[in-house]
Amino acid sequence: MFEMFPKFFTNQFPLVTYINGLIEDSIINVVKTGPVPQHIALVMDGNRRYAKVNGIQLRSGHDAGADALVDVLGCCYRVGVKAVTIYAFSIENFNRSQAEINTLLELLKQKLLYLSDTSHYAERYNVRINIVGNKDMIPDEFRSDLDKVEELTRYHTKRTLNVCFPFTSRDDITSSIANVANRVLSKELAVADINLQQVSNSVIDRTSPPLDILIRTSGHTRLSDFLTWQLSQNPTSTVVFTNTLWPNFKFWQMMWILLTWSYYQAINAGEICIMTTND
Ligand SMILES: CC(C)=CCC/C(C)=C/CC/C(C)=C/COP(=O)(O)OP(=O)(O)O
Repeated sequence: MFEMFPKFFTNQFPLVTYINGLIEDSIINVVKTGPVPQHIALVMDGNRRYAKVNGIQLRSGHDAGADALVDVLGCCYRVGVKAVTIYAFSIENFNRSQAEINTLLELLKQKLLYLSDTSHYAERYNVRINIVGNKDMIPDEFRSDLDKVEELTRYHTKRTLNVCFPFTSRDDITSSIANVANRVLSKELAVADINLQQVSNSVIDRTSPPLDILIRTSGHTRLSDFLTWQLSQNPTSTVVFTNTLWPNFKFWQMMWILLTWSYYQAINAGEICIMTTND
């Protein structure tokens, strides 16, 4: 569903690519006429199942997932989303086999270097890439490349990509509390002054707009310890669970969610809302 022209046609015939581009531009212009979310979070689930269903290597499933991410980021930034936060690597992912961890980390590094390259996303969309999470857990051999990604994009101010790696919300909230405790120890803050705002100021992506939509693909209807603080902070956040496996999640799936969200804003503002979509 939702594939206007199969990849075969868009790869083979330039005219089909051109028409596809025109249709996409028109849909984007339609979406822009309604309210547009300012901040979207993605739990990109289903890469391994995609590999299994399509009879390909696990690594190719993750590759397809990374390609889908590049497409989806383009959609978000084109409609005017200011910040995208992705669950790139959960602390729990360190429990996978060493071979899979290496595959994931290498892919993450390569894709982030690609995105931060000035000739690609960084310049086109003016995106600043922030690596957020428990940086102490990042293996040494990846640190310099990830620092480079942040350095290359630090002067971009229009849009943000927060890459949560390695991350869980409980870990994020725990470090935030430790941060507040250290400020109390150094007498910068009195115990009586500790409040929600002080903790909020230390959790990740505090500079991004409030979280509007969290999307989880592949049919699992749980949050898996992702952005629980941020979801509670915005009473109108929408959580979307879709059955589509992440590598199949592309332009049309994203546009459908954005249009539905626009409609929900009109009828349902004022409470956290859960939406589900099928393939
Ligand atoms: C640039 C950049 C940040 C690239 C990201 C690449 C990417 C898509 C990472 C997500 C990895 C991941 C653990 C996906 C979950 O699917 P799964 O492996 O748990 O699959 P399953 O749900 O079918 O088991």
